[in-house]
Amino acid sequence: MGALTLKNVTKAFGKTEVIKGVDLDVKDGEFCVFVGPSGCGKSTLLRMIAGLEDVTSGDVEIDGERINDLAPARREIAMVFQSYALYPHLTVRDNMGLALKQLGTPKAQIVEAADKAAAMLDLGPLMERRPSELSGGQRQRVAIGRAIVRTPKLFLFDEPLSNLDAALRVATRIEIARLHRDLGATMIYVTHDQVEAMTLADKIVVLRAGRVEQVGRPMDLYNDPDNTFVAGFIGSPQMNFLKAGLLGLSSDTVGIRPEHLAISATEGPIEGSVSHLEKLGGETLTYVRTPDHGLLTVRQFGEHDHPVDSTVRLTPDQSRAFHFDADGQRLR
Ligand SMILES: Nc1ncnc2c1ncn2[C@@H]1O[C@H](COP(=O)(O)OP(=O)(O)OP(=O)(O)O)[C@@H](O)[C@H]1O
Repeated sequence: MGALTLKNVTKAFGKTEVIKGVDLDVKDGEFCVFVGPSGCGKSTLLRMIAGLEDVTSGDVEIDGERINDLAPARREIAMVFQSYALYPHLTVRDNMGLALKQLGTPKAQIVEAADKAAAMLDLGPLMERRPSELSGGQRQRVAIGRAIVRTPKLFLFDEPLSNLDAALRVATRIEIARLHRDLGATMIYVTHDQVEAMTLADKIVVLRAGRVEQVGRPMDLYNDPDNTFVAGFIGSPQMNFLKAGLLGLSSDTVGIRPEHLAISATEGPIEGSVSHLEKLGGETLTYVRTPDHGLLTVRQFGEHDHPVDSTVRLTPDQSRAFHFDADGQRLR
């Protein structure tokens, strides 16, 4: 079991409150991702769950038990850091087994647990090496293996893929998703990468300046955002925000995703000029500068040519538009 509940949790550093009352329920076995811009409090919240930061007020509960005052080592939580945090003088095997050794677990049991985790992560051939003899991706797999060996109630990940190159990030992301399926464990994962959030999460928590903006399943946040912040944060490239009044609409702001903006040389209510074109192979992104709505992004499937500086016209798909009031709240 590993259900997590946060009840009106706050955190102040001196007089500065950086977590401003967070309520959250993470079910046993759920993969929950904290996303938000730099400085919104993702890591602080994770560190409070781990016990690495004190909670200023509110309750942190695991399986209904308040753990605010429980030492980190007694929380049955394993954390995987961006920086791996492996012991350089220990072999992979000893790094993975260390926590169990410190608990006085019999040696044969430690070997068995480490071998099992190594098999899950394809680390078998590397068990006798030291961290300096491993690539970054292999080191991160060892750090994940070390977490698995402890069979914790909660796995906490703090931007674990940030130090990896693009291809390895994708491979390790898929690995973590598979591990979650195989282990059925509760995982809390911090990232500022919304693609990681969309692909890994059962539940995404969007944070902004120490508050929760919205909690939901990835596609629910994508299809049904509560406000312009969530609408702009979830989805890449970002949603376009247009001035509703200039389109003859009564809301304040109209949100249109790049794939719901049609582009043509001659037809459409919005005029602009092509400022930049990105051909990504499978899709084309065209950035159009408009006098009324600023820079808008158009996404088209396949390869398209819109010469830079040429005049184009855009048509929003009204059936896919999101409407927001002057405070950025969604009008439904
Ligand atoms: N030890 C500390 N003392 C004072 N302020 C802190 C401390 N740790 C974090 N903060 C502040 O708390 C806020 C939240 O920081 P936190 O590291 O949780 O953000 P984050 O969302 O994880 O950001 P990033 O994505 O950049 O890692 C920031 O404004 C930060 O400056």
